[in-house]
Parts: sequence; structure tokens; C-alpha cells
Amino acid sequence: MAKLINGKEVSAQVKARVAAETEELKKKGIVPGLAVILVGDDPASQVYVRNKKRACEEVGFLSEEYRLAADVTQDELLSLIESLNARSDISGILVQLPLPKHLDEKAVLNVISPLKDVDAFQPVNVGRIMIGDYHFLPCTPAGVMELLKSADVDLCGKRAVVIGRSNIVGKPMAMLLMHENATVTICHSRTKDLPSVCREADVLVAAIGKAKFVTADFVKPGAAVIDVGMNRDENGKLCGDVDFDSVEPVAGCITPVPGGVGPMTIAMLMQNTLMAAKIQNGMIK
Ligand SMILES: Nc1nc2c(c(=O)[nH]1)N[C@@H](CN(C=O)c1ccc(C(=O)N[C@@H](CCC(=O)O)C(=O)O)cc1)CN2
Ligand SMILES: [Mg+2]
Repeated sequence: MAKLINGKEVSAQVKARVAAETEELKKKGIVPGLAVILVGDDPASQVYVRNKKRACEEVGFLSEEYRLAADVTQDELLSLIESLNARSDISGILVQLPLPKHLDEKAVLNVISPLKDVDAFQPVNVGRIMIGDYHFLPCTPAGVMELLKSADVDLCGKRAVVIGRSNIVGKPMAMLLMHENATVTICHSRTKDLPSVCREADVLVAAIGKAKFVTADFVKPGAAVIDVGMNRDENGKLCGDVDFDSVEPVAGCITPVPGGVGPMTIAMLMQNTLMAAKIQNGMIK
């Protein structure tokens, strides 16, 4: 039986740490503030944005929410971001993704000040991650690293396989694992004989967006299996990219969905926003 890695528990620990530090910052007159921009009315995005606001309240941050109509123009969105860039009471800015098709996501992310880019999606921060000189890490990969640490998974010299090559998860995930001295392979839809590549992994991270895609034959006995997926199964039930029931008996440790990586995403956002407040107040160079 695999050890279950509990994302709810670890995310609560991260948020408690952030809340304690925020209390100290407030004594110096510094209040971290997060602005979240939601364009359109995608129901899942609405839930995530609501949860981000709730997390801000939990850790003692100021939070502002901007709900823009689905047909907002690119110029309107860019000017909102520019006005938030200029405000000293806003430490972090986040644009909830995905954006409606008529908006240019790259141009939108580009305009966020790198000092307030708490998602770490802005090209300056992406580059800094590449060279290992960063303040902000993208929330989901950072959350995965925190979960691996909580489960005492040793990465040094180990084989790690990441399935998925998105800019938001797969690519930065591979970098973070490499910074911890793992030997990393990135797989994707064109990878030949995917199960046999995955079977070499001591640490397997699934971020492909296909329900229950990773089955027991992808998993080396005793491996750490991290499921970044969020899908609906044939009955409409939330499930990950990993077929939990078949993989759990083979893995050494495993994250569930829900309750694994998901809650970490928001906890790490709180950590990044705290970091942004410290940077803007000259506490970190
Ligand atoms: N600007 C961003 N957009 C998006 C991000 C992001 O990090 N920044 N990530 C995802 C959505 N997301 C946060 O925004 C997110 C997704 C899932 C969860 C979560 O807690 N999931 C729960 C299950 C929730 C449910 O029941 O539906 C879990 O896995 O336990 C948090 C945040 C895309 N967009
Ligand atoms: Mg989860």
C-alpha cells in the first residue's frame, strides 16, 4: 500500500507559516495585497478565484477581485494591469487562466510587473527559474516540490519523469526537479513507448490532462507518484491523470485527487504574495 500524501494537510501548514509571517509584517506596517483578475464566467475559474480570496482572508492579506466581462477588450485588460502595477498597496497580480480566445494571453502576462508576478508566468520570471535565480515559482510545480519534501522523497541522483510539457506545469516542474539534482525526462504526446519510459521513474509527475491515463504498468514499484491532473471521469466525478485504484498498490507514495496537488496551488500563491510584499518593501533584493 502506498503512503498517501495529504495536500490539504501540507497546504494548511504552508498557509499557517504565511499567516504567522504576515502578522509580523503587519507590525512593521506592511500588509501584503493580492489582486485577482477573472475574465468571463467560467464556473471552475469562479470557484478557484473565490478560494483564492478565502485563502487571502485566512492568512491576513488584503485581497481585491476584478471580474471583467467575457468580451472585455485587450486594451481594457492591459490598462487594468498597468494601473495595478502602479499601486503600492497591491503586492501581487494574478490573471486567472484560461482567458477567452479573443485575448492574447502572452501579451497579457507580459505586461504584469515581474516584481508582482505571483504566478511566475511572466517571461522575466520564467527565465530566472531557468537559471536557478528566482523569488517566485509557479504555484503548482512549487506545490509539488513541497509535497515531495513533506513525504521525505529524496531527489538527488534519482530518475524523475514528468509527463506533460506545458509552460505552466511540465516545463517548470522539470527545472525544479533538476535544481534538486534529479535526472529528469520530459515526456509528451509524441513520446514513443511512454509506459516503459515512465517505469524508469523514481518520481513520476503526471500533468497531461487525460483522466486516469497513468495505469499500474507505467509505475516502477515503490515510486513516488504525483498527480497534477484535474479531470472528470465517465460519471462526472473529479479525478486525476493517474488511475489511482490500479497505481496505489504499486507506488511507494501517491497524491490523491482531490486533496493532493490542487490545494497546494493556492497555498503557494499565498507564499509568493508574501514574498512579493517583502520584495516591494526592500526586505529582499
Ligand atoms: N493564473 C492561474 N490560472 C490557473 C492556475 C494558476 O495557478 N494560475 N491553475 C489552475 C487553476 N487553479 C488555480 O488557479 C486551481 C485548480 C485546482 C485547485 C484545487 O484546489 N483543486 C481541488 C479540487 C477542486 C474541485 O473540487 O473542483 C483539489 O485538487 O483538491 C486549486 C487551484 C488553472 N488556472
Ligand atoms: Mg489534488
